[in-house]
Formats: sequence, structure tokens, C-alpha cells
Amino acid sequence: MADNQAIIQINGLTKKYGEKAAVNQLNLSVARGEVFGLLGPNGAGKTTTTLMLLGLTEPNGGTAFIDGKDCTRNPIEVKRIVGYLPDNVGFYPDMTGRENLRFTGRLNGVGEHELEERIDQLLERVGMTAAADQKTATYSKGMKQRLGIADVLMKDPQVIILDEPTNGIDPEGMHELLLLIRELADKDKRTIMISSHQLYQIQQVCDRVGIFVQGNLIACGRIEELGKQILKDGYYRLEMKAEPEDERLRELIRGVYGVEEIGDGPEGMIIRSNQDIREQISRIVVLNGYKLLHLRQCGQDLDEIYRRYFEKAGQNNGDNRNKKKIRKIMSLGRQDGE
Ligand SMILES: Nc1ncnc2c1ncn2[C@@H]1O[C@H](COP(=O)(O)OP(=O)(O)OP(=O)(O)O)[C@@H](O)[C@H]1O
Repeated sequence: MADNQAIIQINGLTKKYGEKAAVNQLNLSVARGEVFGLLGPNGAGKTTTTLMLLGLTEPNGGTAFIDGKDCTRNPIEVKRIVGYLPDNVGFYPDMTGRENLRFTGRLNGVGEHELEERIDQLLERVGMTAAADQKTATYSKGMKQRLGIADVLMKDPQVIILDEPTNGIDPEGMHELLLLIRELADKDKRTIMISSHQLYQIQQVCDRVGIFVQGNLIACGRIEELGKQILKDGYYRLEMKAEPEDERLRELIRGVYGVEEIGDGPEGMIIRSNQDIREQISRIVVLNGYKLLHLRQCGQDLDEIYRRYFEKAGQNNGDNRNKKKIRKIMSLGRQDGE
């Protein structure tokens, strides 16, 4: 990706709380029309990064630009082109979906003559026309999320930051939401940044992902590239099912050169090794009279990649004060979804 295509450009961005760096020397560019996933466990620094991008907290070092605008020096200009959707969207519960959108439209200076048409188009786009005149207190989580996207689109942002957009949504709602996110990037050429723990969904919708651990971006790229990288680093996982799965079989497998660890997974045995041992394993299983039912090399999906990077980083030291701060400022004082 050429840098001149980047709409988000972050260089050496650092935020410290006391001695501790919540975000440490972050370098990242995100292209126009790209869907980028920001992944990491609680406390990794995702929300702090979002805060800095929205100009809601000042970095201790480095720069962040969105569409050439300095997020620290020109937060108002940045807010004009960036939409933020919190994980728990808040709306005025006693107002209908349509009324909530009208409120946002007026606040964002949408002229009265185009407001109603715009509201209708957005409701249609997010599939909420039928429920538009119900009070939002009656909405499900997925409906609120869809109305939240319409709300964000009201100001026609070039960049949309979504915080855990798929949390608590049923499979069908999820599918629709992912399609909509893709469409916002592919058709409208908006840039989407998704902060999430939900790897499976992220995998389906993101062009690239960045993995954060303790304030550091430790891996960044297309999912296939990261998958190849971990294989190059000598991290292989095989999933195998054979019958009978007895102690002798485990002993035989333990004896294969390269095997580092054997565990149990939902689909059978999980074998960790430092090289590709598929051939040796299938041979040893069959030659010793076992029936090989299933053998699969894991390692190319995001779950695997994430596991690899987080194996040793099982920390969970997040707190929610940053998220609350963003919600309060960006939701224009409406009721919080919590
Ligand atoms: N206002 C603050 N004062 C002190 N430390 C803070 C503050 N806000 C965040 N931190 C710390 O900075 C680190 C990064 O927090 P951040 O909220 O950015 O993580 P996160 O990746 O968004 O986590 P989560 O997924 O739980 O939202 C954590 O260690 C957190 O405790």
C-alpha cells in the first residue's frame, strides 16, 4: 500500500499513563476504502489509540493524521470527517429511530429540506425502515447497532471507527452487519477501523489486521500474510483424529521429530510442532494399525494467529474509563447503552 493512498497515517504515536505506555511508538497507515481490524486483549491500547485519533486525548509523542488533518492539533476538523460507533450505542429511548436520526442530523447541520430524505435513505440502507417509528427502547442490540451505523452515516464520514460492532448480535444480524461494513468500504470508499476481540467476524470482513499487545503493535498485515509468517517462525499446529485414541498412539506421536506438545481439541488431538510433520504423522498412525479419520494443518486462520501471539500474554488488565470517555463526548450527551 503506497503511503500517499493512506487516509490514516500514524507515526511514532505514544501515550503514557505515568510510567506505563498504553500505546508505544505506534506506526500505522490505513488506506482509503480499507477495512482494518485492531485486535488485542483487554488493556492492549486499542481504545487509547482511538482516543488519540479522535483528538480526545493528547499523545506524549508522535503524530496521527486523518486525511491530512492533525488529530491532536485539529480535533474539530477530524471529528467532522470521522464517525465513531461505540460498542454500546446509546439513543434517546423515548424517541423513535427516526426521531433520533433527525436529532443527529440537525446537530450535524443537515439542512431541513434534505433531512427527511436523508433519514429515509439511511434507514433503508441499514434495513431499519420497518422499525423506524418505534421507540428505540424497544430495539434489540442488533437493531440499535444498525441504527447506530445510520446515525454515524448522517454526517457522511470518510472514516468510521467501530468499537466491538458485532458484540451480542445474533448470527443473521451479524451477517447483515458484516455485509454492510464491507459495502461502506467497497462501494462508498469509506475507511473502516474496527476494534474487536471477535476474531471470527474480523476475519471475514477485514482487509488487514493489527495485533496489539501491551501497547505494542506486534503484528500487522493481511491475515494470509500473518499466517505464513507464523509458519515461517516454526509454529505449526495439527489437528488429528484417529481411532482408537489411546496412550500408545500419544507415545508414538511424541516420538516424531519436531513434536513439541500434544493437547486435546474439540475435533481431536492438537499437535504442536516446529516443522511440517503431516506426512510423518499420517504414516506413523496408519503403519501402527490406527484408523486415520482426520488430519488438518491449522495456523492460517486468525484464531490461530492470535493464539500464537497471545500464548504468553494472557494478561487482562483493561479498564473501561477510556471507552466511557469517548462515548460521553461522541454521543452528544445521550443516554449510554450501559
Ligand atoms: N485514564 C487512564 N489512566 C491510567 N491508565 C489508563 C487510563 N486509560 C487506560 N489506561 C491503561 O492503559 C492501558 C491501555 O488501555 P486501553 O483502554 O487503551 O485498552 P483496550 O485495548 O482498549 O482494552 P479493552 O479491550 O478492555 O477496551 C491499560 O493498561 C489501561 O489500564
